[in-house]
Amino acid sequence: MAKLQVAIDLLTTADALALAEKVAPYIDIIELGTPLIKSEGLAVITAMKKAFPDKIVFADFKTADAGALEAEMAFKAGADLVTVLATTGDATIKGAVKAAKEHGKGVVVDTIGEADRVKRAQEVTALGVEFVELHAGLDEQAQPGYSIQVLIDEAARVGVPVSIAGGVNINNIAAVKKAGVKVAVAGASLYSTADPAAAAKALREALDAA
Ligand SMILES: O=C([C@H](O)CO)[C@H](O)[C@H](O)COP(=O)(O)O
Repeated sequence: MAKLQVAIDLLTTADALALAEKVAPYIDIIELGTPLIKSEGLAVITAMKKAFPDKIVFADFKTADAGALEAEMAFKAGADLVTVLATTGDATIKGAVKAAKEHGKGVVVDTIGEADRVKRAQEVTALGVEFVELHAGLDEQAQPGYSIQVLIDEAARVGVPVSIAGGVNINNIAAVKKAGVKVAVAGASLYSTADPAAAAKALREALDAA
C-alpha cells in the first residue's frame, strides 16, 4: 500500500501544525519543507513530532555536505526521515545513512536538480537509503511545459523504491499510484486549497482504491 506524504511549505510552526491537524487522519508522513525549517529552525521538527508522535516526521534538509552531522541534528530534533541531495557525493549520503542506522531512522535521497534521476536513484539505493524521491521542485514546476508525467514514467521503470514529488494532485494520483511508488508526496494541492482535510481525504481514497 502506497503511503501519502503531506509536504508543508508554509513558513511558521503555527501554520504547519494547523495544516497537519487537518490532514493527519488521511496521511502517513508529515514533511517539514526546506523553507519551513530554514524559517523556524530545528524547533519545528520537535514541535511536530510532539504533536503527532504516531506519524512519520520527514525533515526536508536537502543536505549537500556533512551528511552524518546534519542527519544527526534532524534525528535528535525528532525526525524519522531526513533528505540528502542526490547530486552530492556518495560520502555525504553514506555519512547520513550511518547516522540513521545509529538512531534507528532513515535517509531519503532527493533527486532535485539531478540530470539522470533513474540512474542516480539506482546507485544511491545500494548505499542503504530508505527510498529515493523523484522530484521536480517548485521552480522546475513553474517552467513552461512542465508535466509530472516525466516523473511517473521514471517511477514505472526505475526498479527501486521511490516517491514522486512535483505537483501530485487529485487528477494525477491514480497514475502516480499505478507507477508503483512507495510514497506519493502532495504539497500545494493540500496547503493551497480552501479545504485541506477534504483534499487529503480524496487523495487517500484515490491512493487506496483497488
Ligand atoms: O520539496 C519541495 C520543494 O523543494 C520545496 O520545499 C516540495 O515540498 C515538493 O516539491 C512537493 O510539493 P508540491 O510540488 O507542491 O506537491
